[in-house]
Amino acid sequence: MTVVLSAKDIVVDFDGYLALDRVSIEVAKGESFGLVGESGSGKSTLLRAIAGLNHFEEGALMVDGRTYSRKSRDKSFYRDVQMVFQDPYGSLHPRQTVDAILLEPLVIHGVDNKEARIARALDEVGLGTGFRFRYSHQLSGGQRQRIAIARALILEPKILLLDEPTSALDASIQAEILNLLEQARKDRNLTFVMVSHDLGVISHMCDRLAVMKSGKIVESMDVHQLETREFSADYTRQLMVASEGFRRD
Ligand SMILES: Nc1ncnc2c1ncn2[C@@H]1O[C@H](COP(=O)(O)OP(=O)(O)OP(=O)(O)O)[C@@H](O)[C@H]1O
Repeated sequence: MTVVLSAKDIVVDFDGYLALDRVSIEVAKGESFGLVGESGSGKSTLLRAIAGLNHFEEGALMVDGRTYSRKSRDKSFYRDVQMVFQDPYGSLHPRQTVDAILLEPLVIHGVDNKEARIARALDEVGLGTGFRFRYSHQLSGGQRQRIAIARALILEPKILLLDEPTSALDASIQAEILNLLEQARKDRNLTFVMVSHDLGVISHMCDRLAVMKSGKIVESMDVHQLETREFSADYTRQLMVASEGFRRD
């Protein structure tokens, strides 16, 4: 497999609290990798450490052949790695138009063909250019999350870090957003790292997953093993029972 993202022995310490204790993952190009675990187990901290939103004390991060340490990131990193957050209300400025939201990353990275890129991004997320001059406070939660995804895709990244991207949305909208993400991954050969507390979502979206507990990975498996319940840790079994979205046969 061609590894596009490797996080090795990552340690994150918040003032003496060990939030990540030597966590390692390797993700192949084009793969969708899931992170599951109880609340507080460190899933978001791992995504944020990869994204450069958290420092990490120890460990090595490799993205598409480049090595990054602690919080050092170059401009190409911020183009190649994009994050979509859980809360589409908090992640978009309410007084900005959709146009301004999508223009900002293009200006920061000095990208040309701005008009065409904005139009393409809006089409890709199923909204169209009619939404271009609306304010984000005029949009529904699902529409906002589509804009957040368009903003992430507009720089043509290689990796999307998805932190519970649908858990703040109505069940009917969740499936639409997941399908949209899946289509974008196929069309662009994107790589996903996705956090979800819903094992049904992970099973639908991911190829492999890691199970986290207390800042450590306790089990890694492919999605087939999840579906056939071939896991070794009792903790994974408990998570499965607790996950409302997981279909039992
Ligand atoms: N900035 C911070 N300062 C101090 N502690 C933090 C900080 N961010 C996270 N933590 C702590 O680190 C631990 C891991 O948090 P994290 O948000 O990664 O968990 P999670 O698995 O994503 O949980 P959830 O599913 O509830 O989002 C928690 O105990 C949390 O309180």
